[in-house]
Amino acid sequence: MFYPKTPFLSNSLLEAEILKVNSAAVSQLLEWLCRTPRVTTYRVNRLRTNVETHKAQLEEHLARRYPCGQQAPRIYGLADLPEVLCIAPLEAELALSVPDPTLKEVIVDTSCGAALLRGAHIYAPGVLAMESNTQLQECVNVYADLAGKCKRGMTTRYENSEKVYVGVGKVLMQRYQLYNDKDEAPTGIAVEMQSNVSGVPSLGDLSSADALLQNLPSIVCVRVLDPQPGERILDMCAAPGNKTTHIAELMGDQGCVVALDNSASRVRGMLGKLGNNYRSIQAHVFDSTKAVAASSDSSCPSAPPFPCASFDRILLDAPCSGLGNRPQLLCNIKQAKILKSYPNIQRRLLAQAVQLLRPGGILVYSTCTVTEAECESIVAWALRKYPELRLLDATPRYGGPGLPLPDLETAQSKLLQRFGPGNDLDTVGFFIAKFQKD
Ligand SMILES: C[S@@+](CC[C@H](N)C(=O)[O-])C[C@H]1O[C@@H](n2cnc3c(N)ncnc32)[C@H](O)[C@@H]1O
Repeated sequence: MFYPKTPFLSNSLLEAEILKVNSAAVSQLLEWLCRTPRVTTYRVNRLRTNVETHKAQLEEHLARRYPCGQQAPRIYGLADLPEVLCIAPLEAELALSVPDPTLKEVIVDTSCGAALLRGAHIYAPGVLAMESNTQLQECVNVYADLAGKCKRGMTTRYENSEKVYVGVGKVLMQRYQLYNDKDEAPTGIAVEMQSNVSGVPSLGDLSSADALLQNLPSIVCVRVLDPQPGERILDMCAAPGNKTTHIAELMGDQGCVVALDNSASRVRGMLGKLGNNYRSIQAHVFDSTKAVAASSDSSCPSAPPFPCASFDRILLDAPCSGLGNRPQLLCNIKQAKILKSYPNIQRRLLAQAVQLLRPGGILVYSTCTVTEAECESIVAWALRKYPELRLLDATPRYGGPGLPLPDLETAQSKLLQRFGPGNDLDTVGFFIAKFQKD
């Protein structure tokens, strides 16, 4: 079975940009990025429910999904992260990694294919092609179109040696429902996945107000920030708000969490999800590169821009190349200049964060990427430029240390937390640095 070994279709120019100093590690990293992290994690909102109750509800759901002696996946917690529930992968389903040649085929694009490998179902807009005469409830082989050559709505089988087999699904919508209505885009689940080759249980997204499907490093990141009740905290790049709500939950919803994002549509989406559930969160559409007020008026306004030293803790979960998202069957960044553009905005945001932090305050810088330039190099730059910053140990520790760089002492890179290949936990790629302002 064909499976990619790099998300860049061997675009060596881009591959060379990822790890310039630690270039010997790049091929292992690329192959790891293509593979699926096999554990599913939910963060329970302990303002609304307790973890044991939610675990019991999840177990009931799994017992319905895997009836009649089928082994339901195990649900377990993690030490130091009491809000987390993990769902283990299904070893038995790996046996299904060879497609049944008697089944018809459905084709999806590579980002949909990646979501399916992590347990999603296929929504109607995601079905690129379905062979004609496919019936409701029929089981189909699902493939991701790596070459990008499948024509939308094609009726015959899509023959291409680089299509990636993803798993088996059950058809819930037929071709006429998917492709015939030119005026209204179809909605809803079109193919319900039964199993996939990664072994991640195909459960769809079971997020609710009580628990959120969230990658483990994102949860660890807010634990590293360590928000306390009553504090004033800034989340500089907040939408869709997954870390913002975690901050508010750890503060017992007491204090103030200012959530900024420069995308109006993403802030609208975040406000919709927040509803009236969190008193402590105030969200604003705002460009955080301009978050420091020009005047030195010391009063603390409720809306940005803010005076210097206004916040006890700041999370800068920076816009980044997103290369840590796994599995990546095909990266959508095609040009080195795009990859190289991120450190500039990251440095500008960090410069604002340093000013907005009170002396003694805590700043966490994080990215969901794996490039040296957006991770360790930003830390080295910040330590050079702002002598008032010192690195603290980014604990609790679930990832490995940062990568070595010539301008970062070994003791400093050990304080960083990088989620990459070789860690005990198989997660998405992520990076966390924790600073204190002296
Ligand atoms: C990595 S995402 C944040 C994810 C979010 N922290 C979470 O966990 O749900 C980065 C966000 O930065 C926002 N962003 C990009 N440039 C920005 C800027 N200059 N000011 C504020 N937000 C910005 C993007 O709109 C995007 O929502």
